[in-house]
Amino acid sequence: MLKPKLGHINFINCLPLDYGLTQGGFARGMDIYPQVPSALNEAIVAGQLDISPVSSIMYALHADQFFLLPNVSISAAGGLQSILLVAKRPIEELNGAHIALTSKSATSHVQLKIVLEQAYHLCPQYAVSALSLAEGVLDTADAVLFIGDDALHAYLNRQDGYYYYDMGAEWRKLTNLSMVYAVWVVNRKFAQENPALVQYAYEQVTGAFAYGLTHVEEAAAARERHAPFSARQISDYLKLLNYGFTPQHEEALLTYYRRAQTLGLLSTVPELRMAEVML
Ligand SMILES: C=C(O[C@@H]1C=C(C(=O)O)C=C[C@H]1O)C(=O)O
Repeated sequence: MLKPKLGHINFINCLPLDYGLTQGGFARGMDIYPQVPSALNEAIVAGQLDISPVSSIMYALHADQFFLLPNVSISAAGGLQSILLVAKRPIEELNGAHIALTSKSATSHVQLKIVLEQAYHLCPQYAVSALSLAEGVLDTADAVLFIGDDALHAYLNRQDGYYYYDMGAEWRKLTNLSMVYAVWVVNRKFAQENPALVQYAYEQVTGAFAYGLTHVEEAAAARERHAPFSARQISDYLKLLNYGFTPQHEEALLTYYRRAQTLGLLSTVPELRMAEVML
């Protein structure tokens, strides 16, 4: 039987889903491909995956190729610790600065550009970089944007002499809205040819989330053994995220797209077209 090829973000932000897939048994009947977001973005655009979480900006850039999976996202109402700008000087002094952007992301690159231009009226120079703090990214850049576990690690181990800016908190200050970082997309061709498999994958993903979110403490305790974070740090972090996709999330996402368009980072604001599944 054909199995849906499902992308999976291998960051702690997806621990509830991960726990549901692995411990709750919801991975059954699917082939799962764990990767960093930018790799998933590329893989589903290339048709190598059928369904995947992607950077939310990717849906807007390729809306004619995808449907959105209803009811799931990775979002935060404000500060979240894992979308983090680390700077050698205060943010107000970053005009013309060299800013390194993590190569694992896409959404946060645009979010940062919006915040720096619209809240701080700055015009820095950006370059994508795969380097970490330990590898000396700040030897050549004035600031660096991290996401996911790298950001969480930098946030939980803040060092004197650097300035730290939680971009979720900055976004909230600017827009008074939540931010939708990732959405789940379905390749349109796959959806048209395999509606029953889309329905199945939707039920497995939402079932896995529901299972994981009722077992967060166990999931955090299990992950503690393989991560440079304590169970408490993990569960405190996960409380800052939410995984729904309500009309409020849709409005926040469209606002993000409109602001990206204003900056010339997006040519059109797409309609949010959902995959047809029974909820
Ligand atoms: C909250 C996060 O959400 C994410 C941010 C993404 C991006 O910036 O492109 C993509 C997927 C998610 O992992 C995070 O990674 O910290």
